[in-house]
Amino acid sequence: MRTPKIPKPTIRRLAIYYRCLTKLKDNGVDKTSSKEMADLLGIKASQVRKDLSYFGEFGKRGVGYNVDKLSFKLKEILGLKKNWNVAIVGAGNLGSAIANYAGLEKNGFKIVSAFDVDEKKVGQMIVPGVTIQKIDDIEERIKNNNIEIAILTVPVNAAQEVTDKLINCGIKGILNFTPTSIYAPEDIEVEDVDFVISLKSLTFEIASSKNDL
Ligand SMILES: NC(=O)c1ccc[n+]([C@@H]2O[C@H](COP(=O)([O-])OP(=O)(O)OC[C@H]3O[C@@H](n4cnc5c(N)ncnc54)[C@H](O)[C@@H]3O)[C@@H](O)[C@H]2O)c1
Repeated sequence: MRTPKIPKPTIRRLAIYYRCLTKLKDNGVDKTSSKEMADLLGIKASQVRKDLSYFGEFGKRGVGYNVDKLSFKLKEILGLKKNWNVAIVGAGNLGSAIANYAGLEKNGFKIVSAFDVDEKKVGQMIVPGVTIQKIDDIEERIKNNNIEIAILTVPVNAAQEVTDKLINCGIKGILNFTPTSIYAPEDIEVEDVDFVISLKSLTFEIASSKNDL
């Protein structure tokens, strides 16, 4: 259940705060402050306080935050108290690379299925224990394996057609890596990831600092 007025950049930063707190915890730190977290992340302490304030009071003025408690709270807010079953749709270069990223399982995201249209790929293992399935079987498999998240890594021209299939399967969220906007009903969450957009943001920063735009 998400409070609608929370801005997307805040939600992204919450995930970054959670990662930062996990690191502090691993280093045996049990108290922190918005200033310490902000310094570690290269942002302003007021930003940390503002982002956290959407969810109530966490720390005490002058005392700071209990790392364990804040981390637990953020875990809850971010929906990470459970593990998520994830499907890769489009088991090509990117889909396979993502499926094999060890950080997914560490963070509670389990790749349980993969789908492709290419008969040569069907039947091969994408990760140990997960065989690539025919895209035609997607509906049955998504429903039977309690898969709530799909990672979309098909060619751009197949993006919407495959999205429509996912909508019919009752998927709850789509992480869209295709370089296009996909359309889904409001009750299905869509997140776009595109490193070329990030590169363009980087080149903007480089160009504007050089040319003083
Ligand atoms: N977001 C990013 O930062 C980023 C980075 C690299 C690539 N991409 C995009 O990711 C997508 C995949 O790139 P790639 O390099 O892995 O391509 P790829 O060709 O290696 O993989 C695409 C896979 O999708 C399969 N496929 C095609 N149509 C399908 C369908 N209807 N249903 C199911 N599977 C289908 C293909 O058989 C293939 O295995 C592309 O859209 C690409 O533009 C995004």
